[in-house]
Amino acid sequence: MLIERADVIVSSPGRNFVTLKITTDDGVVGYGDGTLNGRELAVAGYLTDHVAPLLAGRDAHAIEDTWQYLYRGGYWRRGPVTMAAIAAVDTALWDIKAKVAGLPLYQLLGGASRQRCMVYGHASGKDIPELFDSVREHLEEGFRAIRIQTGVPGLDSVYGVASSTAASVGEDTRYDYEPARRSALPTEEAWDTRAYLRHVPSVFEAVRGEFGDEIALLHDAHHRLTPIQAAKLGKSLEPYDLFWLEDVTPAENQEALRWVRHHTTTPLAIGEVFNTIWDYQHLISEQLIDYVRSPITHAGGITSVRRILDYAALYQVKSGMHGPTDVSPIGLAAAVHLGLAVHNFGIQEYMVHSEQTREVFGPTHEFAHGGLRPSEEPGLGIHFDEELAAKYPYERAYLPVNRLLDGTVHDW
Ligand SMILES: O=C(O)[C@@H](O)[C@@H](O)[C@H](O)[C@H](O)CO
Repeated sequence: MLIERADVIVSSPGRNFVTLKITTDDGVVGYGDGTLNGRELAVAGYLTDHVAPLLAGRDAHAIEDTWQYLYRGGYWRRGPVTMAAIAAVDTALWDIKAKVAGLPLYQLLGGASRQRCMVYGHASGKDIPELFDSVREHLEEGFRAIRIQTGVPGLDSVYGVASSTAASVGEDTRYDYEPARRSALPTEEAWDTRAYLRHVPSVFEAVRGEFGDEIALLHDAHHRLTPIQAAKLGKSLEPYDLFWLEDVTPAENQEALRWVRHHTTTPLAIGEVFNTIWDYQHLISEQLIDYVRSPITHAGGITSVRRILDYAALYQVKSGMHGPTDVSPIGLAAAVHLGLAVHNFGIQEYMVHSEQTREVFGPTHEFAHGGLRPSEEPGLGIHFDEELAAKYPYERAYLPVNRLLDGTVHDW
């Protein structure tokens, strides 16, 4: 079975997505996600101009060989654009292989290791009453693990707080945060680390006081702290028993996590901006983290994320794949199949996509009892509606830029 063609579809049903459609010579179609928030057209161009011409005529079943061909064969390695493009190809080929086998993808990855993949949703609020409301809403929907993000007194707009942005995508995602704004230039936000560090522990104290100890709580510091600030935050949150504290320091300096680790027993998660196993090599072998965050969409696809997770399993490090709405329902479906199969699954991030997005992608995975489970249909379980997708052309959008109160550009 040979690959006949590969087509790139950029569409914006609620937000921008990059989808790769691979068609084989006997008419089997597979889909992959290559969405890179705010830099979508770079991946689309990489795929259209440099990858699609290489795929025609290749054996559609030779997934590992195609992965190595695109990774090693390109000479210029790694990086989010390259690895998102490889991910799109890899995911589409797995979709095809599973469809040909007549099996849901997770069966090809070893079969189910659990009944469903526990997910966490995003609760947020500019203040405590609004946050409680959001947590309650998530509990009513059946979430058992919830990420907590709040406004900080004195700051107008804070990462992760839905009400602080005009970019949210619909009533059904009232508390879900979509940071990319459709605009010609990025918006700018102001940040004050000391105000944040003073405020966050009191928020977790309030949430535990109101909702008790059972619910799993998570928090994302979004790469904004120095090692010593991160260590302080981890220590101050210990009484509230977090499931994880995410992205405490900028991801480039991995040594920073050694300092954080030595000061706190709060579990650490990192990696949504990593894209290869090499980014995790020392963090995992030296047991400096507890969860790996790479999504299939940004880290080279199912083939390479599986490799990262198998390596992580040697050190009791678990999966915690990135799953905001900028990972398309294809990327999410792939994550749920892989998460169901691997032994060291930890948790899956789950932001509910907008109605428009769901109509275009037609995902079939099911949310119940606080977790996601793929459908039993062959492949990924995606019904992509190309005609509908064509009605939503790309719209320029950027993630925000962050500045300290004195105007210095800071990590966002
Ligand atoms: O944990 C997360 O989901 C995030 O950090 C994302 O919301 C991230 O900000 C976006 O994916 C950026 O596109």
